[in-house]
Amino acid sequence: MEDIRRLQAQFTAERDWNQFHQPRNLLLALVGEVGEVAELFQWKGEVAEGLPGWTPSQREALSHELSDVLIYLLELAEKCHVDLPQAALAKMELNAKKYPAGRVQGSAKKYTEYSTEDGEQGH
Ligand SMILES: Nc1ccn([C@H]2C[C@H](O)[C@@H](COP(=O)(O)OP(=O)(O)OP(=O)(O)O)O2)c(=O)n1
Repeated sequence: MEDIRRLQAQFTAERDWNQFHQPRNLLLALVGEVGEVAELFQWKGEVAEGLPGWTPSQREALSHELSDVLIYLLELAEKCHVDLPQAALAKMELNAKKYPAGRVQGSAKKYTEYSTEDGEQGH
């Protein structure tokens, strides 16, 4: 992630594109790329892990669009002064506390749906 962040900062600076890469523009670019990912899944119905039946060119297109999402996400975080690699690790620790494996085993309910009888710690 550090390499991607550094290389994208270099790419942007070399083109004098920081003038366009303000947080809101980056957010819009990110959402646009998420839309391009969605377009690849559009009308296909449920898709199993590993994308069986997808052609090599569809797989390549997906890898490109997912990369665009990641690149814009990292740059957006940087321009918002969020250290995303560090923040994501900290957030994963919070997630693990919010969803203790023993308590939520096999259930996809949101934490707000667990009742006090389930041992909710209050929200
Ligand atoms: N002003 C820009 C334009 C592009 N990029 C970089 C980041 C993305 O990784 C990629 C996005 O390029 P495009 O806008 O050309 O989008 P696509 O590559 O998805 O092309 P297309 O929309 O034709 O699928 O290029 C950027 O940083 N800043």
